[in-house]
Amino acid sequence: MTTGERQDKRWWLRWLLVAAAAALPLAVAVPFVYMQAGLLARHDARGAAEVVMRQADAIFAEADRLAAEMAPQAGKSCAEADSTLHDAAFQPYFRAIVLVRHRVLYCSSITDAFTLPLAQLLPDSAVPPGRSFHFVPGTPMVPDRPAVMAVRLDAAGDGVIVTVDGRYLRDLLDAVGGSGRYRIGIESLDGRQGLAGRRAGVPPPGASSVQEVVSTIYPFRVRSLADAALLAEYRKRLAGSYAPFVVLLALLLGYLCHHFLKYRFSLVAAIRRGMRRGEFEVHYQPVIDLRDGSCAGAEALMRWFRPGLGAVRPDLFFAVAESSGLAIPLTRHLFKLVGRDLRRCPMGPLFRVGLNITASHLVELSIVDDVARLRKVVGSGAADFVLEITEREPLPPIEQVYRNMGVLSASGVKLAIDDFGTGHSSLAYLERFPVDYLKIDRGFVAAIGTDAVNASVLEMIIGLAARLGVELTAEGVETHGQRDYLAAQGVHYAQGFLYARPMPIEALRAWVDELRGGPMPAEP
Ligand SMILES: Nc1nc2c(ncn2[C@@H]2O[C@H](COP(=O)(O)O[C@H]3[C@@H](O)[C@H](n4cnc5c(=O)[nH]c(N)nc54)O[C@@H]3COP(=O)(O)O)[C@@H](O)[C@H]2O)c(=O)[nH]1
Repeated sequence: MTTGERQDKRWWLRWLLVAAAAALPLAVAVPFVYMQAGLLARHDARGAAEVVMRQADAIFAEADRLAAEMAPQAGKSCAEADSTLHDAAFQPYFRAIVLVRHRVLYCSSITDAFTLPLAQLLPDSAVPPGRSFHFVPGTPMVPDRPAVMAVRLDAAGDGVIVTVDGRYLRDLLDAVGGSGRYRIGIESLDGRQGLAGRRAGVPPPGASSVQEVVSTIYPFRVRSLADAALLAEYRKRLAGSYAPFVVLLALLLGYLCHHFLKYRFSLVAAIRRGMRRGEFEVHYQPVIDLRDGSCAGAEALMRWFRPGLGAVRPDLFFAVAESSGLAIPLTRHLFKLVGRDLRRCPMGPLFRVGLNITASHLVELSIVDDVARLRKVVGSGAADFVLEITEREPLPPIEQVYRNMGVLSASGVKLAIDDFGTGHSSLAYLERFPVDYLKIDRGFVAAIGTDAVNASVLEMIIGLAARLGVELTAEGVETHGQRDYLAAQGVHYAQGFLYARPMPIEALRAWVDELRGGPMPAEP
């Protein structure tokens, strides 16, 4: 860590930002892993439900087929139907085939003749004439083993019941449920009867993670729910496969952030050092009175020459200064340098020197003292001052700002809005704050002679200033055509490369003297 950085009280902020950047991939990865694990688990649970449904459909179809095949036996005596029933029941899945007469069970492939009202097995209301399918917890012969029944009854209550052993389905549910990976079950469409694996019941409906598959042929549905253990397994697996990328990304982001901040923080430290070591200078760009071609003043523009690195662009170092709380110290440094320049090279009491200040400075009571100190340093006859407020930062309409503006105006300092028209609050500024000048941004000046929208905005700004009685300075005037247009429109002042580039104070002094004694420079 350099001395400058150590001096920077906000080093902890830098490390906090580095940590935040490094933590970012983790912050994104964790919810992503959770989401993806949920999706995979749901997808698997649905797949499991579909497998069960296909198998159940096949068993139901087989039972239905057998019931249709045995239906002609209904009404026959048990002795007559006995051998057919026995033969038919010797097929996979089936437990028994029972004949029904007038809604009474009277002959079974297992027990031969017996009597049991159908209502004792299934409620009457659940067994309409025609085909129906039922899940039962047990049958009279095997009361503790669930079964599925395919029933065929005619209107008189004669028919056949084919009983499928519930174990097949239960085994299937257990096998697909994969040692507790899913809670899976099958139930009738009315939800009254159902069959689940041995470990848990049919998952309840409603929850978004519960997958439901409805048979398109038979009146049942399968519901499945991925177990928490399966979710945890997926999370672990995904986390394991993403971990190397997340760690790499975290390192990369942390490194990049560290580098960027190091550059920024070292730039902040370098600005401070530069002020101490006298690396800053001020150059002045003349402002011309378009009415008579005289030099009405100049804009003071900071220049930073870093030893070994050369000139640093002011928009770059001012952006860093503004975002790191250095704008006011840097502006004070500007005032100091301008004071020193004007003491060395007084420009005259009517010569207006424009000083760029930030909104954050105008909010501070100290601006009044800072300007007063500058004026005291240069003395009354060296120059006059215009404070140029940019729209880069919003200027809050608070009491302190009005008070500062009032005190500064009363002391003879002029106020200008810089780069007028580029911010989003230009008109609001005009309404709220008493200013003497508007500086038209060079983007609008460049549009002169074109049919770009900016050309119309320029006309509007000129009209507005005329109505409000505010003087205008056009920035970035580069051609005679722009100058002539602006002069014809009644714009009062202009600055730009047409007249001169920013220059040191001695060069300005010489430039002004030459202008006063001779003609305007020709177009470059
Ligand atoms: N708060 C402060 N801001 C400052 C200070 N010094 C400079 N700045 C801001 O930095 C930005 C870039 O400034 P700079 O590189 O100095 O450029 C100025 C002129 O050189 C340039 N200019 C002038 N005439 C022309 C022209 O005809 N064509 C053209 N392409 N460029 C021209 O414009 C810049 C002046 O702009 P403005 O301030 O809007 O009048 C700039 O935003 C400065 O404000 C400082 O001390 N304090």
